[in-house]
Amino acid sequence: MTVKKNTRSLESGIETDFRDKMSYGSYLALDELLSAQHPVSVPEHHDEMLFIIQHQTSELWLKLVLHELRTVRLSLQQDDLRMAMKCIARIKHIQRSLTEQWSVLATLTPTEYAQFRGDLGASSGFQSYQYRAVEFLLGNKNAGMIKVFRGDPEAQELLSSVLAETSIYDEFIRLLARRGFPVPAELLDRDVTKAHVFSQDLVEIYRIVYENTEDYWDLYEACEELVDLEDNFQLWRFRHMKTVLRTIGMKTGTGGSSGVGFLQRALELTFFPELFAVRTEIGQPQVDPK
Ligand code: HEM
Ligand SMILES: N[C@@H](CC(=O)c1ccccc1NC=O)C(=O)O
Repeated sequence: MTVKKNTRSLESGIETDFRDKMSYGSYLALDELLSAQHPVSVPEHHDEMLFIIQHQTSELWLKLVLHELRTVRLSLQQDDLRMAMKCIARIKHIQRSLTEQWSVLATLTPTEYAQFRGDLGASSGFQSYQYRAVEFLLGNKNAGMIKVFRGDPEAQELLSSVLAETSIYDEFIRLLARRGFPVPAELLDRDVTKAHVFSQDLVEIYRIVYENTEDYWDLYEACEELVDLEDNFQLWRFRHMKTVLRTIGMKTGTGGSSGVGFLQRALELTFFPELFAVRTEIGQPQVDPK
């Protein structure tokens, strides 16, 4: 019967009256969410909706990444590596989704974008406070980045507090110290408002972990998860830079930067440098620093 009509009938139990009950739309605040797309081009350019939704979905996912990263940090503080790894696994899936999403925006041709780019004024992803908060939480602190939020006290407050708090890398390093590894004091009581800088002592600690995996399996696994996080973050940056190149070429950015060159330099930033450096040393004889 159903096949013939190609129609599915409503079952008698299906809820239809939501006057006194929570519904899908009310729970998810869909009225608000779906009325938050405001193209500025006049007449409205067909592709501006794509541009807005691509950014809004990215910001929603970044909100979840921040939420998960905060729990990663707390779990590390509590020596709960299993919970930290569970959250990192979720973050990694979100990162893949965010990176894959560039292919949707890549359908925007340079001709189409040029038709409404002028309407975007000085606005730019450079002003994404959630993106900056993620960078800070991962350990790439840069107080100067807060300057662009001069006119947005709430964003400034969020970023100033994340800047003053420990990053997930600070917490991982502290956990290593609690596990008995010889973490130098200057790493444990460093100024957490500054970016983490490379430490050869940490490389030596990772070398012990990576060369004795049976003894340190949970730490070994955690190290590899952090490497995945950084790797995924860099893949997003790379796709952004390549999408920008194909869309605006070598034009300067609306946010005032040189454009592609500026984004390329972001690829040189690193969150967990020692976890990459240790790879050069694994299986090599130890060099006496004296
Ligand atoms: C056609 C699409 C896009 C173009 C042409 C573009 C272009 C640019 C450029 C030129 C910059 C450098 C800052 C400036 O001077 O404006 C920038 C930064 C940035 N954009 Fe985009 N972008 C695009 C899409 C996106 C999307 C979808 C996101 C997702 C949220 C995004 C997030 C960012 C972020 C976070 C930065 C700061 C990066 C950093 O500090 O290294 N962009 N973008
Ligand atoms: N910076 C971009 C403009 C841009 O992409 C953008 C503009 C407003 C809101 C978000 C944006 N996305 C990323 O930078 C450009 O120079 O064309």
